[in-house]
Amino acid sequence: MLYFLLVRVELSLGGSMAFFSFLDQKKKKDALRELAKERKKGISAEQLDKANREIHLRLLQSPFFLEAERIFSYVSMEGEVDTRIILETALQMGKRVCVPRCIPGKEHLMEAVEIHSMEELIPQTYGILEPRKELPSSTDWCFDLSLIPCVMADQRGGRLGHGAGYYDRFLEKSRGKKLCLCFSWLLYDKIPMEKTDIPMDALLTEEAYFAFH
Ligand SMILES: Nc1nc2c(c(=O)[nH]1)N(C=O)[C@@H](CNc1ccc(C(=O)N[C@@H](CCC(=O)O)C(=O)O)cc1)CN2
Ligand SMILES: Nc1ncnc2c1ncn2[C@@H]1O[C@H](COP(=O)(O)OP(=O)(O)OP(=O)(O)O)[C@@H](O)[C@H]1O
Repeated sequence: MLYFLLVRVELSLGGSMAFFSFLDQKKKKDALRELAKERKKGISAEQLDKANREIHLRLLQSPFFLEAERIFSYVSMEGEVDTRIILETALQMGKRVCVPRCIPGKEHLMEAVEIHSMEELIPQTYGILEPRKELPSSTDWCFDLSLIPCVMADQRGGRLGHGAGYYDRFLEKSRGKKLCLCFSWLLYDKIPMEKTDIPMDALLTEEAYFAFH
């Protein structure tokens, strides 16, 4: 309840981090996840659809997508930038495409699995599509382009996920350009970053592209 109230005050202050300075990192992150939920409530299906289409257009025309031979991408769940068309286009273009598969257990680890068709994906935890168990995991974790989901992101490479650390652990070992896909209404001034948080190389929204390195 307290954090819900803080989020409301934070909203009315226009997203500055100053109000949160006395809270510890985890609580700040949890409050931002609540803020993201609040912001999503104000978005219509039409706005979501339009923003998704604009992000797809920007990404699919970009040199870093066109030139990438090996792509890693999340398979989107509700509320995230939709990656289905991106994955289908990459497969049609003959690119090598890997998507994540969670390894069962408390370690919160993911592996990259190469797919050749969307039919190779089946719903797993939270309804997220993942490669079937029979498909081998990739031994090569070097990607020309990795598309990373977020709950919120900032314009300095900061990224907030669901708090399980799956992506931070994965990105510690993978290589290549890390591009976060984010709707502009989920941007925040400064996401609190911990030692284990891996910064993004670039950010794409329906309004702009930001490169950080
Ligand atoms: N598309 C996608 N795949 C992904 C992730 C992701 O963020 N996006 N993950 C990145 O970690 C991992 C899955 N982990 C997840 C952890 C929590 C929630 C989630 O929606 N949590 C809800 C609470 C759900 C509940 O209580 O039932 C929430 O945060 O509101 C989703 C994915 C691996 N695959
Ligand atoms: N490489 C790592 N090794 C050990 N612990 C880690 C690592 N990365 C993250 N963690 C831990 O995992 C927990 C969740 O981290 P955090 O809140 O930053 O996740 P997130 O970035 O929101 O989620 P995700 O990475 O799944 O999108 C934290 O307790 C963090 O310390």
